[in-house]
Amino acid sequence: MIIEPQQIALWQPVVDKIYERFGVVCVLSRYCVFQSQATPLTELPAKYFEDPLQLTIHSNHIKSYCEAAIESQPNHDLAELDFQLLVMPSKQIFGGISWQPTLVLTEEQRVEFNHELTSFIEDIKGYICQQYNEFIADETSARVQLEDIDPISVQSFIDAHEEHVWVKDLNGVYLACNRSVEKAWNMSNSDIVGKTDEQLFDTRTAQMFHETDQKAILRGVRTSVSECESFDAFRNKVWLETYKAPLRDKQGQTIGVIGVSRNIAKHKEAEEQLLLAASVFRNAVEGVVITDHLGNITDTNESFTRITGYNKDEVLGQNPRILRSGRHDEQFYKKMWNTLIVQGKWHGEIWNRRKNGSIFPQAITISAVYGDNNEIRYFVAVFADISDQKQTEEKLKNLAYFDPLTQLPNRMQFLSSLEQELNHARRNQTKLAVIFIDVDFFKNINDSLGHIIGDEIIIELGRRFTYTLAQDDVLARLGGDEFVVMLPNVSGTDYVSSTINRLRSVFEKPFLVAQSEPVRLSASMGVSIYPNDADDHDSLLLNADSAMHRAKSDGRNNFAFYNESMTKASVEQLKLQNALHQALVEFQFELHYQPKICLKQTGSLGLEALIRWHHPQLGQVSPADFIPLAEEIGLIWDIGLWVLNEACTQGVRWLNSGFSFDRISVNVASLQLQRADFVDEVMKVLLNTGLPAKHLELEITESCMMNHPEEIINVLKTLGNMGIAISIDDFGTGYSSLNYLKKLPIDILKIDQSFMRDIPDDGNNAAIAKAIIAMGHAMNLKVIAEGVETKQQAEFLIANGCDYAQGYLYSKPKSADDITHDSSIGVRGC
Ligand SMILES: Nc1nc2c(ncn2[C@@H]2O[C@@H]3COP(=O)(O)O[C@H]4[C@@H](O)[C@H](n5cnc6c(=O)[nH]c(N)nc65)O[C@@H]4COP(=O)(O)O[C@H]3[C@H]2O)c(=O)[nH]1
Repeated sequence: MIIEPQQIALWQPVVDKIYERFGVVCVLSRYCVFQSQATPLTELPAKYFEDPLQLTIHSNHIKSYCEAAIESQPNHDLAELDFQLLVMPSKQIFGGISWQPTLVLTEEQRVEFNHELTSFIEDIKGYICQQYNEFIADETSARVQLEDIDPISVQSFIDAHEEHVWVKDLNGVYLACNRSVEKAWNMSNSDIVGKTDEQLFDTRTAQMFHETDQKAILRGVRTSVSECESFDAFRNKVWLETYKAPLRDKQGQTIGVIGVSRNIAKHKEAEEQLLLAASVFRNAVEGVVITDHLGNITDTNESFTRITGYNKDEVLGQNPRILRSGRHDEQFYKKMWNTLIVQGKWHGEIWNRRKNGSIFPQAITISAVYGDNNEIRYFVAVFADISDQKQTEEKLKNLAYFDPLTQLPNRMQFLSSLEQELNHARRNQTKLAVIFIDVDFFKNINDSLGHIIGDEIIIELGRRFTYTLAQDDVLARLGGDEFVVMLPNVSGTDYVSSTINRLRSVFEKPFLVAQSEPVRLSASMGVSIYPNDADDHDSLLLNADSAMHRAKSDGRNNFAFYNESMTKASVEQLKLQNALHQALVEFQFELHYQPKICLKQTGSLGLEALIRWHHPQLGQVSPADFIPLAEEIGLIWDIGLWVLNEACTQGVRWLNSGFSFDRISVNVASLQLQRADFVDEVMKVLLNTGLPAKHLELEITESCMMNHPEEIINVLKTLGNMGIAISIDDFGTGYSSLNYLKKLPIDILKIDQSFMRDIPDDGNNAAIAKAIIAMGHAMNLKVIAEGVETKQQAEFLIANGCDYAQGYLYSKPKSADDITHDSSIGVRGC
């Protein structure tokens, strides 16, 4: 049975009845699928459009079934298939039982629907035939009855309708119209009836009306002729939809045309909403997937394709399960579905797999869409690809827990790992070691070679440490040149020592850096052990740090195991630090002076100013203890200035009192020299005190040259040009670069007192001292030896041509008063 388009209007009541009885939607598939999808669908009553999405989806299904059928059976009679395909049952008819139409290829190679549907269709077929017959019979009897109806009753019948209703004969003369028409056209019934459109309207309108009358008459069926926006009597905007149908006499001859216009504003509004929704769906940046209540995909948007890589056609009818990444277990999905069914909504993050196999995270909201009977009809999932967001989160996490330079764990991450391992150690009563590593003099690398090279070395160091450690050991960078290692589950100190040896061995090979000589480094390491030295992570780290400082003060390139006295030492250090700040304010410092003796003639060359600190409680504190601390805490600049000022003031005092001396030497710390205003400050002091520059000598240590040597050379040159003498203190103990030495405007080399020890018995020291004297002279410098305590040492120095000496043999450092009154100190230049 094939329904022709002309018969659609005729069939309308039949379709309606089928809908009422079976709750099915009859779609004239032959036309909607193979000819024009739109035409037959718009012919259906409005109720079929209540859920147009469903209708569309169904029509898609039909299309794919038909295509499948055609493909599998090219010679199959499509007309036969036609009917089967145009029946789309709604769920209710199966009492909510889920029903999935499937095509079955029978033994006779026929394409059929599954049994359930086939019998259902047979059922409908029978019913439709019966309805059709009844309809034809009803229609015939209705026509007969209509003839008997009083025309006045027909008028009141049409007047009862809000729609505009009018009737014209074949000549276009109005036979009747209802009140709505009168109102809308603002004319009375008598003005209209008996007139033609030409008499009532302008020519263009009349012509248009006439044309549409003809269209309906020619087609012989009810025909939609226009949809237009207009205004009602109250100037409200309305949408009018006009249908025209031929008017037939008893013999079935067309004798005129009936017109009906109705306000479809609501329908338009819905259509508008629908268009809007469709546009949102199409253009959403988020991927959208719609599934039926069974979870079969019925639609997707373009973003879905962009994000997942799947085209719509590839996924239609599939379950979204195809996107699963395997990252979530069944429990996860179970929970998700439970929430979805119970609450109607689920929101969360899911890792899914794209078509190309890559896995990506998505933030997704799935909502259930309910039908009139509160049953779930669809699921709509809206999701966004949050790969970028996840990456940023990961980066932030990385920044929070990992050192960006070496990619090693940072302090935070280390402490958390340490905490975990400590818990483990507590439970299992095992031991754990923390090794604190600090690279010796690393600041000098940064200062002299720059931070980029410094960073390269740190990265390389991290790499080297990593290679030496076992898999379970944890290496972290705490910052700067500080690293820390945790050794979980250590059996004893032997294991720790062997690890330390391995860690130290990484320094055996020099670090090769661009555009510079290979750099040799060493490190100081400190160890603390759980449970012996501390039982919480902070204390373990602190104690390993204290041990490292001990290793450092023991001469660097060393390691030390923590002991309790170290904690005491750090406490002392802290006390000292606080006291040092007070010392300057409370004038607790004093200068002592030690004469420098001329070995070639009798007399003194000058005096070295040495700071003394007498603290009211701590007593006398050695400069060897507090000067390095002052350097560390940044007080050295203020202290240094105080010393310079004091020494120059005393020098002027002596000169004014007739106490002559060649030069007063003042120790200058490396950090002082690095200050840009150092030269200015020295000039200021000389100006303020009035000491002639030729009476001042500045003692700098070799290590000063390690940082920015070129700049230091310039500073020293300026000072030298002012007439100030420069001497190199502790010569031979540090960074001896002859290359720089020869460029320096220095006057004197000072042999470090460590080389004076046991001279002349100590062959090595004697050889070094001799070499320094010879080298100094070769460079046209004077040489002074410090720490001379014995006559033998003095004789050795004289025998080897040393110029000056300083030491207890001649005089201990003394107060200015004592120096002034010590007649043994015959001060004169030599
Ligand atoms: N065993 C022995 N020692 C001798 C002998 N002759 C002198 N000394 C000591 O050796 C140190 C020489 O000073 P330094 O090498 O510049 O070493 C100095 C210097 O580096 C630093 N220092 C002292 N005063 C100042 C200062 O005003 N500024 C700066 N920046 N550093 C200072 O503190 C260090 C220690 O100073 P002091 O304790 O005064 O120690 C002085 C001095 O008292 C001797 O025959 N035998």
